[in-house]
Amino acid sequence: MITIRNLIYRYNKHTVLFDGLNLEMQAGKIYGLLGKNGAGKSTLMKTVTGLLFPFKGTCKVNGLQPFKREQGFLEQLFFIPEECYLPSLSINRFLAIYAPFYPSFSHSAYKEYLKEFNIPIDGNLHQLSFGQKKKAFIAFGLAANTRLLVMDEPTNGLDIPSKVQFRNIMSRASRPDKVILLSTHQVRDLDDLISSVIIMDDSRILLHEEKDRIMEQLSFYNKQRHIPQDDILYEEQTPNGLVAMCRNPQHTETYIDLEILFNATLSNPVLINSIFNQTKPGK
Ligand SMILES: Nc1ncnc2c1ncn2[C@@H]1O[C@H](COP(=O)(O)OP(=O)(O)OP(=O)(O)O)[C@@H](O)[C@H]1O
Repeated sequence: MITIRNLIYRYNKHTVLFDGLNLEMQAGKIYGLLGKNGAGKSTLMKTVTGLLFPFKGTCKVNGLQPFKREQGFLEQLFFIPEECYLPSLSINRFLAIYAPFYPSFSHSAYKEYLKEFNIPIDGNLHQLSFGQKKKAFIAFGLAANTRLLVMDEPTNGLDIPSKVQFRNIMSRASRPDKVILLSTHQVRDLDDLISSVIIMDDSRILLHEEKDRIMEQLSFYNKQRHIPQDDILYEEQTPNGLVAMCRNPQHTETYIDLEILFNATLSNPVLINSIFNQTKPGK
């Protein structure tokens, strides 16, 4: 549904940011985009949402080129940036003005999400705190029912109960014809939600794998247990002790530690990719 081919993007003549980026995302999935500061996540999200123009190469969403900003594209896109600046309107007025732009907008779902986030429907947007504004906008974005939903750091600014509410709401947001792309530094906030992991560094995609395949090929253990040295791909001292990421020849199901996977991939992307390439279907 999203196809990026040989994408070249540069902010200025001297710095090429994406130098032939390729990426595919399919409907029905929730993609978690992980990367350090400056890795290129926001630039990728802005390209996919049509806020930046590719210098060369193509980016297509459902066959349309985002930068053309055609109606058929815009009415199926909702982008929630990290910081939401909302107009000084009542929630009802905001709804009356902006909901008609989205043909599949669900007023009942919007009310339900607001209720779940404890935001009064008869309130004013300018009277809400930063976190409440963000929740009101997330509720609107989900109720818009677009085929592409992009969220930049959605849990930033949310308190602990709101993060739980967010996860509950998001777990019902997936649809077979919808792509959800989330970027985050707070991997533990979103790790249960995402179905596919994209790790970026230095404007390149280092790893792009389904969580099911990660679970099949890798296992994560606290190193109190005995693990054959040859199976260990990466290990790291954490506050809870030494954690090891290992080959998983027996396909034992363990909890995926996304932080460890992220650090392991950044430290040796070739090795981590080789694990998946050796076992690609058809090999
Ligand atoms: N408007 C701009 N002009 C020039 N360079 C830019 C501009 N915006 C971003 N960059 C550069 O592009 C690179 C990627 O930035 P980007 O904002 O995409 O990273 P990010 O992964 O979203 O980072 P963060 O996690 O800090 O939000 C960085 O090196 C950044 O300095």
